[in-house]
This record gives sequence, C-alpha cells and structure tokens, in this order.
Amino acid sequence: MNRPSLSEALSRADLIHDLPVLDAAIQRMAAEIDQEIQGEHAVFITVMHGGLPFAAKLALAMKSDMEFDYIHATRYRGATSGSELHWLRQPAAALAGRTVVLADDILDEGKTLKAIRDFCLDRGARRVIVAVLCEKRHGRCVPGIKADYCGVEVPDRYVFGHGMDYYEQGRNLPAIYAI
Ligand SMILES: O=P(O)(O)OC[C@H]1O[C@H](OP(=O)(O)OP(=O)(O)O)[C@H](O)[C@@H]1O
Ligand code: HPA
Repeated sequence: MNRPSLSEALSRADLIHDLPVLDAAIQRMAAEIDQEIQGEHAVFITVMHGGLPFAAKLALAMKSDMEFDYIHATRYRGATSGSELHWLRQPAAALAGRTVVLADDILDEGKTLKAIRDFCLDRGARRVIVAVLCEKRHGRCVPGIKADYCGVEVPDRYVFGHGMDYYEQGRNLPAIYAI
C-alpha cells in the first residue's frame, strides 16, 4: 500500500508531549481512578487499536483488580479525518450492574467514545468512567460526552504517536506529535 511517509511527516511535525510528561500524567490518572473505584471489581475496556499503549500503562499503574476486555470501533480507519463508526469487536464481559472503565487514546469529536459509552450503558453498565490519554479542545465535540479523566490536552491539529496513527504508522512512537 502506498502510504504517506512517516519520516516525512515527522520531519515537519511538532513534538507536543514527550514520554516523561505522558507517563507522569498516566500515573496521576491511575491514582485518581483507583480512588474512585476502590472496592469494586470494574471492567477495564481498552478501545483498540489506539488505546492499547495507554490502556496497558494505565492498568499496570492501578492497584484495583479489574476484569479486562476490549472493544474495537473505528471511524478514522487509517485516515486523518473521521466518518461513520465501524464496529469490529464488541466486549464479551458481562457489563450489567458493573462499573466500566473505558481507556482510549484520544477524545476528539467524541463520536467514538459516545457510541461506546452508550453501548456499555445499553448493556446495563451501572456507570462508565471515560479515561483518555489526550483531549483535543476545539468546541466541536458532540454533546453528551466528556472525559472523566484526561492525561494531557493536544492542539486542534492531527496528532500521532503513543498509540495514535499516521496512516497506520507511528503508533509505537513514545511521544505525541502534531502535523
Ligand atoms: O473522538 P473521535 O473524533 O470519534 O475520534 C477518536 C477516536 O478516533 C481514533 O480511533 P480510530 O477510528 O482512528 O481507530 P484506531 O484506534 O484503530 O486508529 C481514536 O483511537 C479514538 O477512538
Ligand atoms: O488527531 C488524531 N490523531 C489520531 N487519531 C485520531 N482520532 C481522532 N483524532 C485523531
């Protein structure tokens, strides 16, 4: 497949948040979420693919025991602008009456996390806690969704790295960059 070059994108990208900043933010979030869910056996749902590195680090930094599951819903599908949401995998865990922690890389227009949050509530989740590594503040977020826990803010530009892709590349870059 002929993809736009990652190295060319990196050469004109700005570094937005480096790894120590992201790791410190994740440690802080882990302690805060632990505090909120103490005594519960929550379902910890990773939103694939972008949420994978963040979710792994967040879970390892938390002390609460949790049941793991994952969901895969994608709206960008390797592009830099989103369209309709495609469900690729629904969680298997029983959600009825449970607290769900949703871990994803980014809240941008919010359409993905709103649909996933509503899905969990439709499955009977008692409450859904939304945790994102970063949030783009631009005023275009759909109503009715917010991040309960957010690591860092990013500018209103396309960002990649630390889970987020540039045409399905660059997800394992440790830092976050913007083009
Ligand atoms: O707030 P929104 O505008 O809805 O966008 C945020 C979603 O977009 C990205 O997923 P993507 O569709 O790129 O799938 P991926 O994680 O597999 O890359 C990201 O991981 C979020 O889930
Ligand atoms: O800026 C972004 N970068 C990567 N993935 C995304 N999904 C929504 N917005 C973005």
